[in-house]
Amino acid sequence: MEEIKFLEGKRLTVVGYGSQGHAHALNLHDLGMDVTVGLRQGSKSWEKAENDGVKVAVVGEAVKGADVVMILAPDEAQPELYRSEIEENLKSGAYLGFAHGFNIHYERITPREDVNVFMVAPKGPGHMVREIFEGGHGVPCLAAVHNDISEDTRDIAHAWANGVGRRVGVIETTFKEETETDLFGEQAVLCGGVTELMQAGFDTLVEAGYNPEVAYFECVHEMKLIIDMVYEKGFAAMRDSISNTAEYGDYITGKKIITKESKEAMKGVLKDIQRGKFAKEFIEETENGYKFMNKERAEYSDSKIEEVGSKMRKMVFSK
Ligand SMILES: NC(=O)C1=CN([C@@H]2O[C@H](COP(=O)(O)OP(=O)(O)OC[C@H]3O[C@@H](n4cnc5c(N)ncnc54)[C@H](OP(=O)(O)O)[C@@H]3O)[C@@H](O)[C@H]2O)C=CC1
Ligand SMILES: CC[C@](O)(C(C)=O)C(=O)O
Ligand SMILES: [Mg+2]
Ligand SMILES: [Mg+2]
Repeated sequence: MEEIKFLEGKRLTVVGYGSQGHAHALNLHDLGMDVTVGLRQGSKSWEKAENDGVKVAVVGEAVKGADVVMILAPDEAQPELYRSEIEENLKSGAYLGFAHGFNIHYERITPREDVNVFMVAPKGPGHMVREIFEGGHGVPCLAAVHNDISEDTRDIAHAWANGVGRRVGVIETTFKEETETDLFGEQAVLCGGVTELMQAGFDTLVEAGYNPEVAYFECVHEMKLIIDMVYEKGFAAMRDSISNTAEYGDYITGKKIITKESKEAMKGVLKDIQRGKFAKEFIEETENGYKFMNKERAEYSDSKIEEVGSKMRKMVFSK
C-alpha cells in the first residue's frame, strides 16, 4: 500500500489494547508494520494482545525508542499516563498520536515541544474498525496535525489513517473541529439520541399494551436494517426500499418527533461542548469514581428493553 510507506521501517507503539487500541495495533500489524502494544503491569489486556500476535511491553518500555506513539487509553486516563509514563520516555522528534482531540483541545495534555503531534480519529467503534478491516474494507478516518517540527507529520497521520482504515478515505480536520463534532454526534445523535429514541418508541408501545417482543423488533432490532440501507446507499435508496405507506408516514411524522424544540436542545448541547462545560462535568464524574455512570449502567442492564433484547437476540442469532 503506497499510502502507508511513511510508517515502514518505523517502530510503532500503541498504548492501550481496548476498543481502538486492538484495532489500530492489529490492522497495522496485518499490513506488516512493526507494532508494540504498551500496557500497564498486570493489565488484563496483556494476554489477549500476546495471543493476537503483537509484541507487548509496559508503557514506558514500549514508548522508549518508538518513532510513533498512539495513545489509545481512555480519555480520562491519558493525562496522568502521559505525565507518568510517556513524557519522559518519548524520544525527541517522535510522533505522538491521538484518536480523539479531547485532551489536546481542552488543554489537559501539553506535549513536549520537541515532539510532533497528530490525530487519526476513525469514524467508527474500534470493534467495527477491526471487523470491517478483516472483511477487506475500511472505516474512514479524520486526520489532523497539532505540532509539526519534522515537517512531515501530515504524511505520518495519513499513513496511519490509511493503514488503520484501509485507504477508504481520510478527511483533514483540526483537533477543535474533531473534538466538538465527535462529542456532539455521540451525545445528540449516534448514542444518546438514538438510544433514547428507541427507548421512547419501545416504552410507548409497551405502555399501550402491545407485546414487548413485537415492540423490540419494531423499535430496536429493525433499526440496523434500515440504517444499513442509509449507510450503503443514502436516505433516498432507503425510502425507495420501504413501502409508500412507510415513506408517507416518515415525511409527516418524523418532524413531529424531532421538533424545533429538539433542534434547540441540540444547539444547547453543542454550546456546552464548545464552552468546555461538558468536558468539565465528565472529568468531575471520573474523579468522583463514575458514580453517575455506574448508576445508569445498573439501571439500563436491569431494564425491560435489555431483558427482551437478550431473548430476541438468542432467537435471531442462534439459528
Ligand atoms: N471506543 C471507540 O470506538 C473510539 C474511541 N476513540 C478514542 O480512542 C481513545 C481510546 O478509547 P477506547 O478505545 O474507547 O478506550 P478503552 O476504554 O477501550 O481502552 C482500554 C485500554 O486502555 C488501557 N488502559 C486503561 N487505563 C489505563 C491506564 N491508566 N494506563 C494504561 N493503560 C490503561 C486498558 O488496559 P487494562 O487492561 O490495563 O485496563 C485497555 O487496554 C480515546 O481517546 C477515545 O476517545 C475514538 C474513536 C472511537
Ligand atoms: C460514537 C462514539 C465514538 O465517538 C465513536 C465510536 O466514534 C466514541 O467516542 O466511542
Ligand atoms: Mg467519541
Ligand atoms: Mg466518534
